[in-house]
Amino acid sequence: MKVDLEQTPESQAEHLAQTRINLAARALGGDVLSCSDDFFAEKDNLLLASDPVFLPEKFTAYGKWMDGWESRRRRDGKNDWVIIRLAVTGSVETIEVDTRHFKGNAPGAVQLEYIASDTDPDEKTLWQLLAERTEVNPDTRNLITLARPARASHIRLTMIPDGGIARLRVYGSIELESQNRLPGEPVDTAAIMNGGRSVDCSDSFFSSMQNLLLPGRGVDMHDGWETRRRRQGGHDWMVVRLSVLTQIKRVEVDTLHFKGNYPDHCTIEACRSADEQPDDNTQWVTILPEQKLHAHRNHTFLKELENTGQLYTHVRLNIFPDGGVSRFRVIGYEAGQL
Ligand SMILES: NC(=O)NC(NC(N)=O)C(=O)[O-]
Repeated sequence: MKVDLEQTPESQAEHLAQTRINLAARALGGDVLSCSDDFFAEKDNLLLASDPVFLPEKFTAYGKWMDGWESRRRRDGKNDWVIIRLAVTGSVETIEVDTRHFKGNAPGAVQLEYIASDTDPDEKTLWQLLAERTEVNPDTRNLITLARPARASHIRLTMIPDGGIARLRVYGSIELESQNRLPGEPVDTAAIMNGGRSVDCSDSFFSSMQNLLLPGRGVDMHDGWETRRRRQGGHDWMVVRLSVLTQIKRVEVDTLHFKGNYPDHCTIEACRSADEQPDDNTQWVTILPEQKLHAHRNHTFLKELENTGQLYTHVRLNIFPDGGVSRFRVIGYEAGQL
């Protein structure tokens, strides 16, 4: 997935959504804690995974139904705000303030603040500035890139002065927290919650490669990675950057919900690379030779693994020829932990 240098705000936002981790994602455990006012449209909509829609005919008892968070028109000179608890304390890099479909009712500007705390904020909490007053456009996926990443657990978004925002996405990175593990306990270093991240794939026509690394099992077929039907030969693949240098002991390939479209078989390779995304010169080593896959089930590969004595930074899942996989787990030991 190459970055298009002529990117529009829309394609830039889409690229972030495909390649970065949204620390506020509800699928990871992000939540909306409170807000000053959500008279027209509920605060919880801010974290919906779906793209916002506009239904011209749909009205509620309060006014126009809107797919987002929307407050009343303020007449008191104050501002509206909402507080988000991130799924995990992480390093925040870019915030997307998506005002799609809010045309005559978007805020003029927003301000963002943060804290890094194990407990939820209260009235006495001292918030720190993340991004000072920034103008936002109506009906746009506004991207606010921070000058410096900030470690945050909670975000306060202020609309100046009022209005509606469809979605909020907080892009950043997660680090593996070793203190949460017992000594000698293996860990899934591909899991998003442990700092793993999908960095590249051949195709993600139906659903995102990041879904493969989400917690728990997939809720439906969309909650996985699915490619289009291949007509020109070849095969599909995706690359995960593990959170730490890992000695791999077990891998899992879960085809849950993929019944008429699971891949016929798979192989897995691994490499060691200092780059975020390994290039064409990377030496990949096969760690799992060809294995038959089956519909709608989790496959655990333990004894079938090869070259497991080495330490790896990246893993490539090859699926033949195409299809869908719900989850992918890479369980092993962090270098120096054995
Ligand atoms: N047509 C509207 O959207 N009006 C109002 N908003 C809603 N949701 O009804 C407003 O005042 O912003």
